[in-house]
Amino acid sequence: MTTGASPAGASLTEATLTGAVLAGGRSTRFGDRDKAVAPLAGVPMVRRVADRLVGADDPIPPGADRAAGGDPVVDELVINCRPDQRAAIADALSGLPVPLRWAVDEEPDLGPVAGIRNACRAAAGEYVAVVACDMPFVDPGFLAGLAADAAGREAAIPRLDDRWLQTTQAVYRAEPMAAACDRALARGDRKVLAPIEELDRTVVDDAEIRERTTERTFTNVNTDAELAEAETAIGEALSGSGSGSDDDAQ
Ligand SMILES: Nc1nc2c(ncn2[C@@H]2O[C@H](COP(=O)(O)OP(=O)(O)OP(=O)(O)O)[C@@H](O)[C@H]2O)c(=O)[nH]1
Repeated sequence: MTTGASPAGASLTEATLTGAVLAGGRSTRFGDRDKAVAPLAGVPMVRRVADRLVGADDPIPPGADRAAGGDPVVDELVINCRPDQRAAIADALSGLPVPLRWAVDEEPDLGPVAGIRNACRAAAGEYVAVVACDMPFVDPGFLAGLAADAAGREAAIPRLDDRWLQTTQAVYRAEPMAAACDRALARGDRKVLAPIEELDRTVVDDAEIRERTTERTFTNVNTDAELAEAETAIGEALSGSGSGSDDDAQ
């Protein structure tokens, strides 16, 4: 494992970065709906994630953890999902300003390791910025920083509270990560930490995360109650009735 600045001479341009949205889970805590396409304040969750990656305009006002609509941080998007999800997700993502590729799980329910592997295999970019479909407040500027950290290495992974590696909001070098996922799955190991252990990686620690963004970027929506909380936060941000702090939803 390595930490700190990118190795001398290494650089990562936007042209080499694929955005990958993971949506192949079963959303069991969400009831009988697929959270990927569940509307959050009127916008399907997967669309909110995609819009942030591609710099699309967003009616929600910008804040400390949110870049306004602007340059895409990725050149293309890969969507990982099961075959039965594809039509609804494609509908939710129509009209995106970057090319869309599909990484459809041939074998569903193998867990996020398989989803990340399939997304890495489908990616045109050398590096892949992986984001779960249920992280609607992902900060694109933070992802761009992770991509810079990953340059010349095989992964850049944030660790919030110095405990939790945020493996579903991280940047991986596509080829070695896919190969490491293959090996983990062949061993029957479905934990995302398993392939990561094999990579030359940098970990972005809690203090660094908080200098760059807020923990809002990692908020994920697993339940109806969490959806309601996210809707409330968005409503407050839109009406200007939030606290105005970095923790406002954007
Ligand atoms: N391809 C694929 N992705 C998965 C699988 N399980 C989870 N994921 C993805 O991994 C990310 C984190 O998973 P969870 O938050 O647990 O989502 P989930 O499994 O849909 O939700 P629960 O069933 O409520 O745990 C999400 O982006 C999921 O879509 C899987 O079996 N295959």
